Amino acid sequence: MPVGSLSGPVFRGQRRGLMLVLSSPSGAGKTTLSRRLIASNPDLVLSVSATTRAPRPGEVDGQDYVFLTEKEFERQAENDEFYEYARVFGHYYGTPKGPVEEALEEGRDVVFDVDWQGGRALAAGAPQDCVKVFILPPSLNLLRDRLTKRAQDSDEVINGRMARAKAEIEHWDEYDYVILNDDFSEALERLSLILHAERLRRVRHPWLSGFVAALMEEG
Ligand SMILES: Nc1nc2c(ncn2[C@@H]2O[C@H](COP(=O)(O)OP(=O)(O)O)[C@@H](O)[C@H]2O)c(=O)[nH]1
Ligand SMILES: Nc1ncnc2c1ncn2[C@@H]1O[C@H](COP(=O)(O)OP(=O)(O)O)[C@@H](O)[C@H]1O
Repeated sequence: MPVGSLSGPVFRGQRRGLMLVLSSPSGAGKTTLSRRLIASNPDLVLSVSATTRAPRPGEVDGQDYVFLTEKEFERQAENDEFYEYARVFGHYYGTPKGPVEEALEEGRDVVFDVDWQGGRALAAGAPQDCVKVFILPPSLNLLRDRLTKRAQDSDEVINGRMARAKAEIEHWDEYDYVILNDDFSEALERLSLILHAERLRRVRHPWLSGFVAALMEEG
C-alpha cells in the first residue's frame, strides 16, 4: 500500500493526509517556519525524526527529535522502521514510519523537516501525497549570521553547515515550491497559502467522485 493511502470507505469531506516536505540549507529557517505553521494549524503534525546527534540545549527527546545511539538506530533501520534515513553531518537522521502512517490514516497532514535525500526518498515512496517546499536564505552571509545568532553550534559546526549549504541548495529545483525566507512573516504566510491550496487538490478528496455521481443523478 502506498504511503498515506486511506483504507476503508470515504465519507463526504474526508481527505487524505498530505505530506509537507520542507528542506533548506541548515539555518535558512525551516524549523522555525514549521513550528509556527503547526502552532496555527491543529490538523498539522510534525514528523519527529530520529537522530544519533546529541541534543542541543532546550531540545526535548521525542518532541524535537528521538535521540538514539548508533546501535539503536542501526537496529531500527535493519527492522525497516524508517521510511528513509541518511547520514548528515556525520550522524544518522531518519523518519520513523509508525507515527506518520497513523496521522495520515487519520487524515491529518504531516510536516517533514528533512534534507534533499530525505525529500527525494519520501516523494519516491508517495508521489501523490508529497508536497515539496524548499526554503532559501536571502544570501549566504545572512545564513551564516542566522547560524551564529542561533548560538547553538560551535564555530567548527557552523563552518561545516556552511560548507554543506551549497550542496543542499543545488537540489532546489527538485521541489514544487520555493520560498525565499527574507521577511519571516511573509515567508510563513506563503507556506500557509501553499498548505491551504494543496489541501484543496482534487486528488486528495476521493469522496468527490461519489458526490459528483450523485449530483448528476439529481432530477
Ligand atoms: N534525510 C533526513 N534528513 C533529516 C531528517 N531529520 C533531519 N534531517 C536533516 O538533517 C540536517 C541536520 O539537522 P539538524 O542537526 O537538526 O540541524 P538543522 O539544520 O538546524 O535542522 C538538516 O538538513 C535536516 O533537514 C530525517 O529524518 N531524514
Ligand atoms: N526570516 C528570518 N529572519 C531572521 N532570522 C530568521 C528568519 N527565519 C529564521 N530565523 C532565525 O534563524 C535561525 C535559524 O533558523 P532555524 O529555523 O533553526 O533554521 P533550520 O531549521 O533551517 O536550520 C533561528 O535563530 C531563527 O530564529
